[in-house]
Amino acid sequence: MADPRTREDVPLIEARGILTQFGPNVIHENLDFEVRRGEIVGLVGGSGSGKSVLMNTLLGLKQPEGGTIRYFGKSRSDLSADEEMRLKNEIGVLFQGGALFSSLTVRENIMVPLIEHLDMPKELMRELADMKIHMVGLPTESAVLHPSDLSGGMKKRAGLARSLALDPQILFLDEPTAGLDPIGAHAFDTLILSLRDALDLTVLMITHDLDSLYAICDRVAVLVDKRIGVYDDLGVVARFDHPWVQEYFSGPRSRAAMATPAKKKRAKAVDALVQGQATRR
Ligand SMILES: Nc1ncnc2c1ncn2[C@@H]1O[C@H](COP(=O)(O)OP(=O)(O)OP(=O)(O)O)[C@@H](O)[C@H]1O
Repeated sequence: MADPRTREDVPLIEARGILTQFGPNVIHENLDFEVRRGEIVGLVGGSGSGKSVLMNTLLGLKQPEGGTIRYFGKSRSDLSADEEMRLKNEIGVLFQGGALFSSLTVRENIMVPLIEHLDMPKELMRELADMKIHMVGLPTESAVLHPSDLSGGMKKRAGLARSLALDPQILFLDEPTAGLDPIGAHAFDTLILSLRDALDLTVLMITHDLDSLYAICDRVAVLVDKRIGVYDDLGVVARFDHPWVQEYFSGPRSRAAMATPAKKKRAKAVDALVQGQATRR
């Protein structure tokens, strides 16, 4: 039967009743999850809760033992080989550490997916790669550098540039700010936000970084007890009655993350308003 939902109603990624396991070790059971077009979703959960396995399952790198995964409203298992290939090109992935080839320059790294999937002159590929380098805020000169010549933040940006090489609609990020200092992490968050807006991306991000959750995520999904326990905006998620959620969102690091510059600015504006009213009285 045809799906009666409109294009806007259909989640871009939709997983229903997912079961994954390694031998007798069940990782996800009856897990439902979806990501809507254009949103930035943060996926959090304790260590070993199954975030990476879920991402790999959505990516098709691990076959689930049960359930269905739909992209753009169509079940992945119904895709033809051509459609599967086109879908793969619509998904960019930034793995932890960037996963760059150490023997290639930044430009050559970005050209790898272009060479693999597109039939076009090398010169044009070089130009496309350089455009991506510019897009992620790397200096032009970094095109000819090797990963070992880059700082941690630059490596992440180079990895991001490569994941965007084929102009995907969906971006998967695995702990993108891990290992960056707070300034570098904030700059990377800002970059993700502006790329989402400029390129109309849909982003799923595994993260432990509370600052990222507060700064850029539209919704946050929490993986607990083998499924998505709560999935909503942060205000709702942080109040969810589960021991892991409470520990995660009520600790000192969470309180610090909540005191974002935007919130501090708002508090200052309120202070100024109150003081202004007081002096006028
Ligand atoms: N290839 C594999 N073979 C067997 N077990 C695996 C495999 N990959 C993952 N697991 C198990 O699946 C569970 C979930 O692992 P996963 O890496 O998804 O956790 P995570 O939530 O991403 O953790 P972390 O935050 O520490 O990275 C763990 O118990 C892990 O040991």
